[in-house]
Amino acid sequence: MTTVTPPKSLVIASRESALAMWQARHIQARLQALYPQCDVSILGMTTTGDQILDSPLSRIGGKGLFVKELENALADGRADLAVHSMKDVPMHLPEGFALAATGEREDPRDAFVSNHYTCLEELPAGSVVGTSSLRRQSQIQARFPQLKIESLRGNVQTRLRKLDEGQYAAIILAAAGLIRLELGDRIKGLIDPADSIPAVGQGALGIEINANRSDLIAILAPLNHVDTQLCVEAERGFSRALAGSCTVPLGAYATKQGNTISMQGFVASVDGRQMLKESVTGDAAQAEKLGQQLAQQLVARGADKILAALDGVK
Ligand SMILES: NCc1[nH]cc(CCC(=O)O)c1CC(=O)O
Repeated sequence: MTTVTPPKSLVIASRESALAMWQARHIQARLQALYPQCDVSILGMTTTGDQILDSPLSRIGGKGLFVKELENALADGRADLAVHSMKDVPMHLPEGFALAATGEREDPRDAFVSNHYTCLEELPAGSVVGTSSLRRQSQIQARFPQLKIESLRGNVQTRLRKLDEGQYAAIILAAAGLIRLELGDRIKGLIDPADSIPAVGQGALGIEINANRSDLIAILAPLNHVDTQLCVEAERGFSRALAGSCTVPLGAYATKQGNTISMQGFVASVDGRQMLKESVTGDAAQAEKLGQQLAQQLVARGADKILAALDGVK
């Protein structure tokens, strides 16, 4: 057994939304249990992504907005680690930062939430569905062109409030966030991942550090969930190969059985009229390559043209 000596204290940088704080407290509790002598605290911060709530994320620059302030805290030593939803972590970390661990995945599926209906199939033509994710929008429109998609931003509680105020017939949220916040009773149905392929990294936690803090790697290693890490690596390999972010309608979902990863991925136009899906199976030790292979299969069918055409419509 190797003995790891933690520092006297560890500071976790986190966004202040209820979900982010749940995730930070979860990691705090795990570290505190592993290292009872170490004082583990949380530094809450508001990010640009939390402040600009009136524009779709695809217009204001995407995921980096949720992590940049936390990275500043890592860079100037106010914090030792930052806890993120992997879904919000950009495909390329800025120079000087590294992912130290990937936390175990919660349910990766999208959830259907409504006060009047139990599933998308039940919604009358013209019903308004709230989501700001182009990934969700394109997949819903491909299956239900008669539904209307309207923008829905804000943290999980804000989105539920907007549903309850009656602006939407239904909204789509990640099941993971609702379950973690003990709001699982709001879920009317979980959408089959084959029908709503989840976002890359959905449901997984990421722990980011300053790349020069190699002292933290062994300390944080017990928080890494290897199966989740490999699946998320495969998904991120896919997204990177397509230069993806949350500003384009794409998704990928990997699962691991033994040493084999199976994954499916898609690229679509925003209206869902063009929808390309592919799947791949292979060696989990080659996770990132598997994601690239899946991307190549889609490019061979014209995914690059769909993505190029998007620049005009966003
Ligand atoms: N984009 C915001 C965001 N980032 C992570 C989650 C949910 C939890 C997760 O995927 O880990 C959410 C909310 C949502 O999509 O409903």
